[in-house]
Amino acid sequence: MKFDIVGAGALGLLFGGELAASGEDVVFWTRSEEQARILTAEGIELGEEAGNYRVIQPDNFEAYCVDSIINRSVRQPDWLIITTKQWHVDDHLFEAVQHLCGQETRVVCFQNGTGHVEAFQAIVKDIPVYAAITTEGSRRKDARSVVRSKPGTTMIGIPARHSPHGVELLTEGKYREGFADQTAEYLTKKLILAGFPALMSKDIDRDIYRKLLINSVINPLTAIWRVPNGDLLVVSERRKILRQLCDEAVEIYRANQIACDNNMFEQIVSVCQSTSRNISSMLKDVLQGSPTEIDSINGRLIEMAHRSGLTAPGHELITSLIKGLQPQE
Ligand SMILES: NC(=O)C1=CN([C@@H]2O[C@H](COP(=O)(O)OP(=O)(O)OC[C@H]3O[C@@H](n4cnc5c(N)ncnc54)[C@H](OP(=O)(O)O)[C@@H]3O)[C@@H](O)[C@H]2O)C=CC1
Ligand SMILES: CC(C)(CO)C(=O)C(=O)O
Repeated sequence: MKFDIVGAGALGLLFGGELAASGEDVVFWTRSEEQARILTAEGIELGEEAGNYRVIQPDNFEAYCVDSIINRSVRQPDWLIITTKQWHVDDHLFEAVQHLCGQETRVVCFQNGTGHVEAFQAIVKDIPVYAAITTEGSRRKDARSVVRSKPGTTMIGIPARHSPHGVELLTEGKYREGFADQTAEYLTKKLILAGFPALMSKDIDRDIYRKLLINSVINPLTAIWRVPNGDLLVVSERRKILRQLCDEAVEIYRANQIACDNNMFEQIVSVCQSTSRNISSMLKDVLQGSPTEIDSINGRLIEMAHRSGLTAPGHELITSLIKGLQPQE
């Protein structure tokens, strides 16, 4: 199966590298010429926290800079996997995605947060855009090396909200019952063969919004206090704020008729425990002086609050605190 990976960062190199190692036909599209050159010359180094690593040799995949797309005849992959950050989702990326997609291509977005799937769907029109929600944890060490810090599960599905394909599948009554989409089932099989526990979600919207709520509480607080996820639980004042932000988010979901489990606080605590040594993606971004995904995470909650006539004072405050840490506009 042909996989094109746009964004050879922590997740892109991990998924693309393992897919290539399992024999799939993988092309990486990098932001810089330099990274494409390094990958092509030296291959991908896939490591574990324990220090073991292996190299996926360059004859197992191809890598090109995304800017060279217009000068190439592209092959129209079966799957176009987008593993950029949220703040990379812009016209430049849309142009590349449009160029790479053929009639039979399916797009999969791995981003945290919300809003991007709809944006890609509007660009590729009739091509289905899937969301992947993963609890994998990976970090990139350099242009070609990535560490899989926490193996996790990857859920795949087409969001029903705002997606013509999702709505169609739901109306046919097939999607929630199981695996409407055979092609997507192939994807989960390929991911499993490549070493990623993966399944078709029966309700990807629920998974997306569950992850959004968890990220909206853990990510900014770890970035503000500069602590690993588990340390959010070790001080009672931190737990109190965790609880307040969680309750505020649950109220916003209820006001917007978004399905939400009754035990979201317990789920947040459990994620903090199971990823206790993780540096959250937002803390990583802040430490690197990069933009963060705050607008696509907490920003979405604030929009939802306003849409339903609520305010979100806790989420508004932490959003401003995070924005104050970001590089100047
Ligand atoms: N890492 C993780 O464990 C997890 C990440 N996620 C989500 O997945 C998404 C990706 O995260 P992550 O892999 O950590 O991010 P990274 O920052 O490691 O990777 C993003 C990559 O996208 C590249 N890029 C940016 N713009 C373009 C473009 N126009 N064309 C091609 N490539 C481009 C960047 O290139 P360059 O480096 O050259 O700027 C970078 O290599 C995020 O939304 C994150 O929230 C979700 C779950 C777990
Ligand atoms: C679940 C969590 C908080 C794990 O670190 C994450 O998704 C992130 O860091 O973005």
